[in-house]
Amino acid sequence: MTSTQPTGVLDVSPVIPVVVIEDVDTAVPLARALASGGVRIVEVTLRSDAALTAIERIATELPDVLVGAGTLTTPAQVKDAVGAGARFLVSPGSTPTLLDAMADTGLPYLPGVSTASEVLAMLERGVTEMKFFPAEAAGGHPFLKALTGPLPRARFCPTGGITPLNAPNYLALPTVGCVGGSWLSPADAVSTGDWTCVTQLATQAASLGLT
Ligand SMILES: O=C(O)C(=O)C[C@H](O)[C@H](O)COP(=O)(O)O
Repeated sequence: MTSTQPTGVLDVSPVIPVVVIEDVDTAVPLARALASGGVRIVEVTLRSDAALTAIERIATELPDVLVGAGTLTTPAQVKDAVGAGARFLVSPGSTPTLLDAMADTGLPYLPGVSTASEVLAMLERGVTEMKFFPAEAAGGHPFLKALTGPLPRARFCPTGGITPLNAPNYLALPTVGCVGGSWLSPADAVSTGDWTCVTQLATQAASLGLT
């Protein structure tokens, strides 16, 4: 089946912060701190009980921040994420069932891929923007670079093992729109409410890829 994927999520910021929210009261201050540093996008992983409420609060209180849901592995989670107000969807891998569920929402979505055949399967469906996961473990930027020649139409958000040090290698590739990573929201800073630290990390991230 062929689907048309709403695109553009890769072009909001050089980095999509991937966050795990344990305490729902940290969600809005965290997203606000990221935005203060120039990063107006955040992927809240559905790995905690607080995730859906966190998405709901960010969507309601910070309309200028593009809030998405990550770690989606089932159609039921896709439905819950949309109900909470997620504006984009991210999955670590891609199955036909999950892809259909994400496509049916009409929202932008980034399905996870880590092989040439998975990228081809996405392109066959009309999906051109994907998450390359787990980026470092699956071959890193040399792997993505090797795909550029045969598969130039696919665009990626590499995620998994990305740091401020290796991010520029990915961002230099023509097929990489942005990278994803958890380093902008250190657990210590979030639990102690050190939003200055988060804003500093976001400011640094927002300038990645600029030359
Ligand atoms: O849960 C998901 O769907 C994920 O996206 C897993 C991510 O790769 C990490 O949450 C971010 O990876 P690190 O930046 O290496 O911490």
